Amino acid sequence: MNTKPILALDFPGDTEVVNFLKHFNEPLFVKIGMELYLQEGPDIVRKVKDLGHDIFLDLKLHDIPNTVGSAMKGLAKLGVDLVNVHAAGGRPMMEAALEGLEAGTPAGRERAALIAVTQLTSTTEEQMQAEQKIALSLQESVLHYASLTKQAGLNGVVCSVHEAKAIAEVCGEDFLRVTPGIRLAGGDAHDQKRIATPDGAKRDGSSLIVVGRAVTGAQDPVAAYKIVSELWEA
Ligand SMILES: O=C(O)c1cc(=O)[nH]c(=O)n1[C@@H]1O[C@H](COP(=O)(O)O)[C@@H](O)[C@H]1O
Repeated sequence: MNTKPILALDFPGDTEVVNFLKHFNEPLFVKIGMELYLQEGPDIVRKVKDLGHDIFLDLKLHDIPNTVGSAMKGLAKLGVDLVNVHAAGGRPMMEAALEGLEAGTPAGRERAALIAVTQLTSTTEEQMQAEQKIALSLQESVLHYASLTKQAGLNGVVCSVHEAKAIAEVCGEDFLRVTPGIRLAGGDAHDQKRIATPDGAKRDGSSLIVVGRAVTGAQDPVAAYKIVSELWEA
């Protein structure tokens, strides 16, 4: 799989996306999340794909197994490279997602990698324990969800850099650790709680990093992307 930093296209519509992408003259690995997808629908996926970029479609599906399986079957036809669900939806839901994705992938095309969100990078241990009533440490909860995800046959998880190494030890190096919450040193954390730098992510066992506002909110996004890439690939 492409290992470039995954650039989160968290924009309100396709005009902003096209304006943003035209500054980059190389194929990128980009993420289309719910903000953009819920406005533009599947057309935005086709449009970005036609520009030659790899796509992580981040819709974080979380519903009953039948609904998620059927939704994945439809999404498989879009030809994206990476998709996700919430591990909290449970093992039967994750298995249904995988079955749907396999059933919907057109013959001769590689199926998208499927990963599950463990604990969002905007969640702290205190919040998890108080609101979700999970009586574990955050690291234990993430590791539990990672193991469940592996048992369901998925390709990996979304987690923070802080848990990536432990997941690799438990689930194996080939099990993907996709880590958002990436910031350049001294950058604003915004709503993220478990953050790390691109070089920290590399050192601490991420397989792929997801970067949004550190690049999209920069004065010079192309220069910021270059810095992130160099730190990640060093
Ligand atoms: O699944 C995700 O991509 C995701 C999971 C998670 O735990 N935390 C998280 O921030 N994300 C996404 O990663 C991106 C991070 O954006 P920035 O905080 O702007 O870098 C956003 O598009 C989030 O939706």
